[in-house]
Amino acid sequence: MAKVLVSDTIDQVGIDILSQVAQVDVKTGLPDEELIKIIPDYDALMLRSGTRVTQEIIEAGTQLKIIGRAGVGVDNIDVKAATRQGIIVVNSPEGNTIAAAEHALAMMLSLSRHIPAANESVKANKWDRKRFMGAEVYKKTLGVVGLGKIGSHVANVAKAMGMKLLAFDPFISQDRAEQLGCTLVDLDLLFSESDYITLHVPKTPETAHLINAEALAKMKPTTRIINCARGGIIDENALADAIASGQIAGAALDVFEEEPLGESKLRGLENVILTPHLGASTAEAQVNVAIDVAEQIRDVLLGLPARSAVNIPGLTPDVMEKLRPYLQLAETLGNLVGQLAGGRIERLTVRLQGELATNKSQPLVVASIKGLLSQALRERVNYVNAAIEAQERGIRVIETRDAAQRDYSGSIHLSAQGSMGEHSVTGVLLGDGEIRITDVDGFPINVPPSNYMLFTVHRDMPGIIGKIGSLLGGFNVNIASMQVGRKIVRGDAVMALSLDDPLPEGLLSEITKVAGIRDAYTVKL
Ligand SMILES: NC(=O)c1ccc[n+]([C@@H]2O[C@H](COP(=O)([O-])OP(=O)(O)OC[C@H]3O[C@@H](n4cnc5c(N)ncnc54)[C@H](O)[C@@H]3O)[C@@H](O)[C@H]2O)c1
Ligand SMILES: O=C(O)[C@H](O)COP(=O)(O)O
Repeated sequence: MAKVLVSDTIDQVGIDILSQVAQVDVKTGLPDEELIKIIPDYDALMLRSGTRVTQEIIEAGTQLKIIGRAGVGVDNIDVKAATRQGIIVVNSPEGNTIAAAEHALAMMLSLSRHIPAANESVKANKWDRKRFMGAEVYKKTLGVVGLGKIGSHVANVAKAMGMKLLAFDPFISQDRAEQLGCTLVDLDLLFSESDYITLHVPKTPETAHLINAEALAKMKPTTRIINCARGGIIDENALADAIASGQIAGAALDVFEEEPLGESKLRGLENVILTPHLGASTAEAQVNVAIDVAEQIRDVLLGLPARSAVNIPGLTPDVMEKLRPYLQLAETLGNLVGQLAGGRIERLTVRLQGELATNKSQPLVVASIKGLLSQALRERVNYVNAAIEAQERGIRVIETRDAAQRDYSGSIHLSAQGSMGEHSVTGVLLGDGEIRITDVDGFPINVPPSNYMLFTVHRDMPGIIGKIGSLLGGFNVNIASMQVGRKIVRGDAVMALSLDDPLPEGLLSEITKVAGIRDAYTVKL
């Protein structure tokens, strides 16, 4: 039975789903050394933001097939290391959207009305009404940085509260922003005009310290900043200085450069609200993310695709369902052309023809690479790491798309250039889903792939086919089917044979000695 390690607290509903297919061990708060020691036993790891999944942990996880993040951010997982090792990383892109947006809105209102400080004061037996004079958000300007799922919900609610909305998001269209009632502006304008600034971007090299001393200097003394996105988007020291000096009015932070928050000047400031990364901590969100991620882990352990894999671009279950037969075709052709080319491959050209010539067919390119590398890497290569493995081996992958339909509605043509020359293959699917190889090195044929195959390039002349048949018969190799493809009579031709048995050692060199045979290749598919 598969084994799943759950290394952060997740809702029981997730454990119940995983238990349908695996032994589930919940071990939270493990130090790195302990995790490295036990991870080799596990097929899957499920976590939240509490576990840092380093390259070392991933490399120790020799059985790992999937890492599931019960939440959005995967910045605590070394996704690159997981990808290289062929481990699928999944998350729950929407499960905690509302929870995080509501936390940001709660922070904005709490800041405006001094709710945490007023609460503390009353509990300390005081009745100080003057000290807690607040500000309304109605008719104030809210600057939303990052108009994705969470930013959009915040914008919607803020609009209903009568706020004016500015937004900065270089990847969002004007139309989408307008739909949300936001005016798209540049960052400088958002900084200088906003009364409230709320951050909803991922932490990337571009967003690291997006709010720094320079940015803070552009803001109004009444500006309040809310960060429920990621620590490190704000330079915390610069923020504390700006609040202490009255350059801006305050801040509410749920996330920090270092978590748990260590020594910080922010703790001593009255106009600062701090929460311990609670954005996703609602009962509803935790049920959502636990179900979302546990189901994906269960599916992957059962050999099914994951719906939100962050490191298999484009291969959603919908796409998978539609492309499934073609994925098999691409993989078979990749495997075939890799074996024909032999040696070190330098370049793979993938041409998607007819109905396959769409952007949605990108996974077919990955499947072709997977097939190409399968002889060298066997089960180590998968949809996750195929592209990165090709890149690291110096294989240049060229994709071309040609919407013109030839004899079939869609076909895949691969050509591999390597240290031993260039070879090409084309394949199609028949109406019943059967794969046909329709071209080898430019010679038209029509053969189904089979476990053991022999291809020859020879002169089209009488007697050759008989000689090959006798040679194979002499070694007790049974021929299941045979086809010859030629461009002109008595020119060069290609022969493709499907064999019931593998070619015995030495027979290939015997075949190449037959007069008229230019080249011969054995292939195992
Ligand atoms: N505090 C919490 O507990 C909590 C909970 C959930 C999510 N989050 C965090 O909230 C953030 C947003 O999550 P989401 O689900 O809305 O993600 P999302 O992917 O839907 O939205 C992110 C948006 O940021 C934009 N963006 C990317 N780079 C940008 C840049 N350089 N400048 C401006 N915009 C940029 C993207 O175009 C996108 O629209 C993430 O960092 C996520 O990890 C935190
Ligand atoms: O990215 C996320 O989903 C949030 O940061 C939530 O983190 P958590 O699962 O540790 O609460």
